[in-house]
Amino acid sequence: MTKNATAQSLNEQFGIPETLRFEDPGQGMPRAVITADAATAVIYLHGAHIAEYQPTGDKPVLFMSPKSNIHPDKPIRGGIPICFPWFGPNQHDPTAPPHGQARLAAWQLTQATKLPDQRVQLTLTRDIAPFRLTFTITVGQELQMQLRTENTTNQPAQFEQALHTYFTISKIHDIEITGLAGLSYIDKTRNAERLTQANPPLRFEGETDRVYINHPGHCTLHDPGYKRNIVIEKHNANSTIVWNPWTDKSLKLPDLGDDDWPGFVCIESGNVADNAITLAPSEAHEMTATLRPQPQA
Ligand SMILES: O=P(O)(O)OC[C@H]1O[C@@H](O)[C@H](O)[C@@H](O)[C@@H]1O
Repeated sequence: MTKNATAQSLNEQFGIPETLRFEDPGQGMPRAVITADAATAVIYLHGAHIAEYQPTGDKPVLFMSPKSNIHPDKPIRGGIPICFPWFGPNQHDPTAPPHGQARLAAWQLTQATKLPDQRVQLTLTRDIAPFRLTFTITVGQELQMQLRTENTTNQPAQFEQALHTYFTISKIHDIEITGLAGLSYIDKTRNAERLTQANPPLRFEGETDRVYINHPGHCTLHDPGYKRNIVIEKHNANSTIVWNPWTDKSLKLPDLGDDDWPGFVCIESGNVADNAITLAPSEAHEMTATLRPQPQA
């Protein structure tokens, strides 16, 4: 598959009747439209970006900004951008794109399968020197993601990574997140001050931009308005990032509506800051994250 795959060539090579088709909403940015028994999903090859995921009979899980750019040179605002090989601004080059090149790159689809249990699985790859990335997405009652990173050189190489998941929520003031109590975090709204979260659960009263480090465990988003919990289970991911821009920051983001911020929260699984990964020559690392929506009891 070439980098310039079209919706037509993708349909010819990977289409699965009534289950997987490809379309191009414009700008030469083909996307996969998945209709599995248990869920639907939309995935752009640009950035290997999951834009939509909705279990059958449930509300959408992901927020997508109606003002998002859909352009080969721009990141998509919403869904699940992949941050790689750095997180946030580049430490050495302020002109480098924030959150790295992976979300700006054209990925290649290498495999699309309907599994015996009816889930649908796509695999996308992309080289971002010195790394080879392989992203495997499995769409069913849960959304499973695995990001494999291989060091293709004969030198050690370091990276950061995050699956920057935008969850759609009923209202930011009403949700809470459990699973983060007692953890250290870097507060990016306070000059990267290091603090400890004392009181479980996390609730939101203003701009929130926290990098929880040394958190190999899971966390849960509780949304009473949507009567839904979403368990975020991860492996080989020692950081959790929580972000909501609130009012003033939203005004500075042209690809986000001024009034969209109460309707989403980002809970990101990754390895950033103290948890950056160094790979030996030819070594590989696999991070997985699973989003598991559940009705509230
Ligand atoms: O606007 P971007 O580059 O998509 O980043 C959005 C946010 O992403 C979060 O992950 C960061 O912690 C925030 O600092 C950042 O503002």
